[in-house]
Amino acid sequence: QDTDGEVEARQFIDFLNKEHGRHLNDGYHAEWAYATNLTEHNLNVKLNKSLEHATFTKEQWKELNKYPWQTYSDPDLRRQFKIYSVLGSPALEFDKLQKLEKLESDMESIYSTAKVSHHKDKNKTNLSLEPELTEIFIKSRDPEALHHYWTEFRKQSGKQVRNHYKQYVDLENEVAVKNNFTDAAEYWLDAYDTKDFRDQVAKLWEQIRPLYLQIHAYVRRRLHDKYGDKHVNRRGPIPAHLLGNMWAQTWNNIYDLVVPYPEKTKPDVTAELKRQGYTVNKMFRTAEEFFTSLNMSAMPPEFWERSVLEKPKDRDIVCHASAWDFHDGKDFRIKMCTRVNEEDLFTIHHEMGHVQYFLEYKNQPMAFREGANPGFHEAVGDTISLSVQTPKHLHKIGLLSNVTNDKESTINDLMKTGLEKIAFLPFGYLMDLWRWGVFKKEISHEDYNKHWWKLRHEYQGIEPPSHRSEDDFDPGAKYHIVASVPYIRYFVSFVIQFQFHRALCIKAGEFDPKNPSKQPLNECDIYRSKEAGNLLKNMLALGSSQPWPEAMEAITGQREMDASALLDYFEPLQKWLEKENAKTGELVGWEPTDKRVH
Ligand SMILES: C=C(C[SeH])C(=O)N1CCC[C@H]1C(=O)O
Ligand SMILES: [Zn+2]
Repeated sequence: QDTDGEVEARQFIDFLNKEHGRHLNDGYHAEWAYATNLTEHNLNVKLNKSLEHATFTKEQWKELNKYPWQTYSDPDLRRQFKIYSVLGSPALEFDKLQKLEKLESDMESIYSTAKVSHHKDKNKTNLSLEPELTEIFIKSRDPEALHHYWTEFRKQSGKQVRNHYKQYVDLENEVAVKNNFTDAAEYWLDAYDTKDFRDQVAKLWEQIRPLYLQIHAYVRRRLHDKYGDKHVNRRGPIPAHLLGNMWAQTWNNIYDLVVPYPEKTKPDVTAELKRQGYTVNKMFRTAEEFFTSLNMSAMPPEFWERSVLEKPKDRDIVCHASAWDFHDGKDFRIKMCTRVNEEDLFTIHHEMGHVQYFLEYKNQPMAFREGANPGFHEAVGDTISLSVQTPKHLHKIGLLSNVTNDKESTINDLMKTGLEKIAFLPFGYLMDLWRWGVFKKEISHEDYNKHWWKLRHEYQGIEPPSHRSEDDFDPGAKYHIVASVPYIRYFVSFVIQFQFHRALCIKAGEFDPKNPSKQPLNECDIYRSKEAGNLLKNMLALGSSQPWPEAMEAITGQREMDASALLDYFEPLQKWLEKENAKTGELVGWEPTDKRVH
């Protein structure tokens, strides 16, 4: 029963939700215009628009503070007030706010437009990260070429933004302090609303680390087989440029070098996509059809009319893939420089997973149109991809001619998935370990790069291909650092997506926890299961209206993050790796690097 004043408070929140939605829609149009056409004009429009909205937000925030909302009896109303009570960056004086947003836009633009020279043909100087360098890291097995592109990209990206970043850190911390947080690390972590969140994450990593050490030791040995002592020290860290990815964050692209049973290798999905003449549109339609098979939503007409799904030839854009909610209940888009390859097929599912979340919570009040926590938002599409990537499913959709279900094939399949999911976890963790340290002034700007490589060595067991210096700024060669996108959300996602997958597989009748060997979890495909789809939809529809343990319970029956789903999934691979590494006498772990960061 309402306390007095609660009725007007509800009217105020309704007004705020409507106005906030209008401003967000307006602001996202300006952001989209800039992200899809990086001109000075579009940047200025975006910055001015954001200043206009900051003015409105600040006025309404002052109004909001007049309401004794902590005393209200309606939990929904209290929760909406709580969310709006954090003013965010408009708490800065507006000249500083403009400076912060200009720094972020400039860093993102420098990253997105970085170009490097060809490693042989010095006349070719216009290779971009996407698609050229990304495809080189997928395909090239030439250490010299990879070293060139690894170093040149960092010279044209990270190195260029080292001073921007120092200023950004101070301003981001000022935003935090003006919002009554001790520093930007605490401000960013507020999104999880969990007091011992960092301890929980540290514990998850400790549980998973033994498995990581095993796959690291095995991959290092196979890279040593391929590249020899000249490039790989079998007891040392793995050189970062040899792992199939510009940031060594996922290793699935070197599967062909490390496949446990080559005689059982399956045909490459990329080759099959190309052989069948898949277009980018057909890749998106394939992903959409998986979701509709679950009784989830098709993409609305605006999605197909307004998304940018391929890199334009006539202008610079931010190629890093992203999904956009224009907060009007109708306009949802993806921006992606898609190529026809296996990796992009899964990224498409990842991005479409974001849009599914947008669609499911579009009738929530504006305050609740977020994920239960940011990790949930990143986990939706990946959870679906765990079904899509199974040989059983790829066969169903005609991307794999035949399926062999024997022990060797299972190990091969688990290795392929492990090269993405297990390899990623230390990177997903250290990205914000570094930033939390920087925001907390535990890492001074004189040590930015030294500390980055200390964490890369300690958690990932990798090293740069050659010496680095403090003139370099290698964290700035990663999108999320220059675009100020928090990253622990991906670590959370890579753990909870296995909890979601297990729950949906049980619901779909594809996995029985009481008899796990009857239907191995890594063969589960929830395709066409409306029961699984409804279970997922009901969780997504909550948006951020409940604390995330409620959403976790709604889908899995548990209330906490739990690494056991991931560890159970990879258990056969872990056993195989332990035996294999013992057989070849691998050092599990790594010795110090001989590469200096001075
Ligand atoms: C695909 C996206 C857009 Se939300 C992304 O940034 N991801 C997805 C996996 C990790 C992270 C990355 O690329 O670093
Ligand atoms: Zn994402």
